[in-house]
Amino acid sequence: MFELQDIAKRYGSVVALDGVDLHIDSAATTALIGPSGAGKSTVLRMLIGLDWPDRGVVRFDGEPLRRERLLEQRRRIGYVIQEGGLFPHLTAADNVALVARVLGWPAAKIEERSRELAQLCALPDGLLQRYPAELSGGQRQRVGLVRALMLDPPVLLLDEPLGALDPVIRHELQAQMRELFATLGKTVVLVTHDVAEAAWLADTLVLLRAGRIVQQGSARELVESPADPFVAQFMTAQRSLDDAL
Ligand SMILES: Nc1ncnc2c1ncn2[C@@H]1O[C@H](COP(=O)(O)OP(=O)(O)OP(=O)(O)O)[C@@H](O)[C@H]1O
Repeated sequence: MFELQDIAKRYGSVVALDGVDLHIDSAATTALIGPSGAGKSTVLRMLIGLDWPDRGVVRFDGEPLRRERLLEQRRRIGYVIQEGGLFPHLTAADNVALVARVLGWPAAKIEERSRELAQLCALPDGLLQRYPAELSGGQRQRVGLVRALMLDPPVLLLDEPLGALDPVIRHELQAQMRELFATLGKTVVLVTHDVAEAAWLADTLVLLRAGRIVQQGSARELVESPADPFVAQFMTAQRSLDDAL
């Protein structure tokens, strides 16, 4: 679905990406993991043309991303940032409906699709009438997901979709998301800091460090055959409750 070829990106003197080659399969979930500042969000932003590489090519569905075709290409991609990235002055329902209205969908169709997706994302009835400030972080996150799914894009890009949520909600949403991804058969690319979450949600993990891909493979491959000591350390760096007991 996406092909990144020799991508390099600098911000001033900071090298964000340094020769990234990446192939992202369709109808599968890929998680970008790595330390802070490794370039994960930069990769995600490049997939949707929110950032452009200094060098290299990003291909989406076989076609290079092009500024002049970006709007059309973006309609096929749902993008969710942390906490949903909702407009605070619009109700959740209006946030969800925004793009469909711009595209001239009839109100009845918008309402029906919103209801169907809210159900799919386990958002209780009535919540869509609230403003983002009246929702919990987990609910905002799900509204963001509903909004991203509205046009039924084949691709979903999720930047830290479950960051900053309490562990119970996070656990619940991880389960819901995994089921959702499996049901919908979409190409999903997500960024997370949580290795266990990446392993739970994704078929393929891509581990970045200092703007380069260190290893790509299943969680099992990264744990059992780490490409170097950094991979081994990163994959096992998180404490489990067992360590403390
Ligand atoms: N707009 C920007 N201006 C300047 N530097 C930037 C900008 N965006 C990213 N960077 C820098 O590029 C590098 C990669 O950033 P990026 O956000 O992709 O990392 P990340 O792996 O997603 O980090 P985190 O896990 O902390 O979110 C970092 O050093 C960051 O400070």
